[in-house]
Amino acid sequence: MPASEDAPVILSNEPGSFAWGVLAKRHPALIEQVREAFPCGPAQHAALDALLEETTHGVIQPLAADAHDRERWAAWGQGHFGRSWFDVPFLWAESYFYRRLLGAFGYFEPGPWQGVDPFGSFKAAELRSATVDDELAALDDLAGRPADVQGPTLLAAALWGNRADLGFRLDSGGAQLSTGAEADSPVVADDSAELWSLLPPGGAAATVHLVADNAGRELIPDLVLIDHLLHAGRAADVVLHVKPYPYYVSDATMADVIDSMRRLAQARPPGRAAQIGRRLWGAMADGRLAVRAHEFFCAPFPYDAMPADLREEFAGATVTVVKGDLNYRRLVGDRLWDPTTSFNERTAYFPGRVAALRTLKSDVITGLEQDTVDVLEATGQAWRTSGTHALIQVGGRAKNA
Ligand SMILES: O=P(O)(O)OC[C@H]1O[C@](O)(CO)[C@@H](O)[C@@H]1O
Repeated sequence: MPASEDAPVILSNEPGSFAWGVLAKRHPALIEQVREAFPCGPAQHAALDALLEETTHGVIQPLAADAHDRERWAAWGQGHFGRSWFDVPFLWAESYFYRRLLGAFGYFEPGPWQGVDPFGSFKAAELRSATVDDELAALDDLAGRPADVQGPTLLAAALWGNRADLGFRLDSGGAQLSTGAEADSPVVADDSAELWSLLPPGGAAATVHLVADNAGRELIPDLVLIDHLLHAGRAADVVLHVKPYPYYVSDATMADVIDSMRRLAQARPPGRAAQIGRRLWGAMADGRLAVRAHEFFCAPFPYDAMPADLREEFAGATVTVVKGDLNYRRLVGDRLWDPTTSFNERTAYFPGRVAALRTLKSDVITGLEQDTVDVLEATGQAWRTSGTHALIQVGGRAKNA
């Protein structure tokens, strides 16, 4: 695979490929799940039927003439309308699919379904689960441990939370980050020491931006990590970026931030989790924690196309932590890179330091050592896409300045 800008943009038109499977199988299944989760009316069913037919056998249609964002998507989709969904960039097709699914559901139209999250019931079930109770209770054990254990454990929890698998427990594999020395480590790149070095306790007033990914069992450890950074004096301010509308099934919106903060604050029995929830509540009140929902987070483009206002925001950060697989694809570009392609070079356009925390759930990967790639390939496993492996990589502009 080429390492240069010539690396092919990922399309979905190769049967059997990961991207093809998402469009051909995952999206139709998702349409059915939404139908089953809600008492949809005839107009919604008809719109969902039409979307299913269009995405599997038809060509890409523009938004309806009266859609509030028709112009924006007309510009974003130039050259794609009228083509098969499988023949346009995978990143674009997935993003537009979620916009269209919300449209078919009635999310944007004035009426009773306006603002109803089609993925809300999945998110709520996850947040209510007893597993979350157990994981929150595990925070009590962690509270008594030294700071040099707490920080790395909470970072690992935020990392593995991307697999929707909280890792607060000290006895879980997720509590450790490998040094990268073990051949069979599930952590394929670990720049966590560099990340911590950017945020010394009691150091100069650091501002951390965290670009969230999934709600529920990922957002909770993200919020706990944010609390740790503020409480341990590693950050003076944190800006949390979420999606302006439901996206990629479980991506966090402001409503999900509120639900997760309540879940923490109302944890029973009221131990460490509740304390963290109350502290975050306070941090929101005094402005040390702010939430933003820029429209670009639902745009179908890599981050090198970010608008000037977002660029300016990230330029002011000590470090921007970017969570999850989709954000990684957008950060380095959704291309079939050679895995040894330099992560630093791929992120040199970023307006400040950036740290990616991600479990691997798509074909995109950069910044690996050749030895690591050889070991991973020799396993014969789907290490790029199965979510069993993870990475922490630090790059961005200042690194190369
Ligand atoms: O929630 P995450 O970590 O961004 O993962 C989303 C990933 O799921 C998929 O939508 C389908 O697997 C990928 O295309 C995408 O990168």
